[in-house]
Amino acid sequence: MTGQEMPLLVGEGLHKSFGPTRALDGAALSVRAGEVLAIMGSSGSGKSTLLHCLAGILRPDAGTIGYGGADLAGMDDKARSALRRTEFGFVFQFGQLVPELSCLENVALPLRLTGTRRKPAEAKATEWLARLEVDDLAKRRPGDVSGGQAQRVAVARALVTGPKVVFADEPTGALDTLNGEKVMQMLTEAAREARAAVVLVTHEPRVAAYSDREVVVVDGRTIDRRLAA
Ligand SMILES: Nc1ncnc2c1ncn2[C@@H]1O[C@H](COP(=O)(O)OP(=O)(O)OP(=O)(O)O)[C@@H](O)[C@H]1O
Repeated sequence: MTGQEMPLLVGEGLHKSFGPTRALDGAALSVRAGEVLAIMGSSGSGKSTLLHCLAGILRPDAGTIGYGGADLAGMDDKARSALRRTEFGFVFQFGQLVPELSCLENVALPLRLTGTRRKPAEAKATEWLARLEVDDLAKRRPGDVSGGQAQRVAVARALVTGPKVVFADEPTGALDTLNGEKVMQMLTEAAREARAAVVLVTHEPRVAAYSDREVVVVDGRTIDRRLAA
């Protein structure tokens, strides 16, 4: 098996309820190293809950999440958050940049949180801002840039630590079509170059078209796109 084919993250038998609402009901999903995987499905089907479980943000009620020989589902909060900082990157729909920090400081932040000193962290952040073609925004605050520019800064921030997996939940949900396409193009290109896998939640086929593979979530269960068609 090549690195591209090997499963990197494997969720099996995932269940998660919020009170009486069954959000996940036996979902299973595997992500291979370097692949771009789209999670699709209608509103309320359980897509975000699945992404949050796989990323170690939420703990499933039952099931396993294998990553690097460990079970994320069995780890305590501290261990899961350490893993998130070092191995994963995140892009959400909006609001994830720290408003008080400049765009450069925002991108440098994940490195600072893992102990990198300010100068090298900011040098690396500058490289990533340039890679996403937003280096001219380095000194501006997130509130002073457009939605599309802010998402490119967010993509730079997600990739700056060299994560193995980038989790993106509706990353273009707040953007117009043109800006959405640009962000998707840049996210998938940069992730492929960095050999990071991308787990992307979207309900838009146009966005899912950037993926290598699609799975559909229906009532908390996952169905391979080819079988759902
Ligand atoms: N924190 C929560 N508290 C209570 N119910 C929740 C919570 N998070 C999700 N749910 C419920 O779980 C179900 C699945 O939600 P989830 O957000 O995973 O769906 P989704 O497919 O991502 O939806 P959308 O496309 O609308 O974002 C929904 O019925 C939702 O209302």
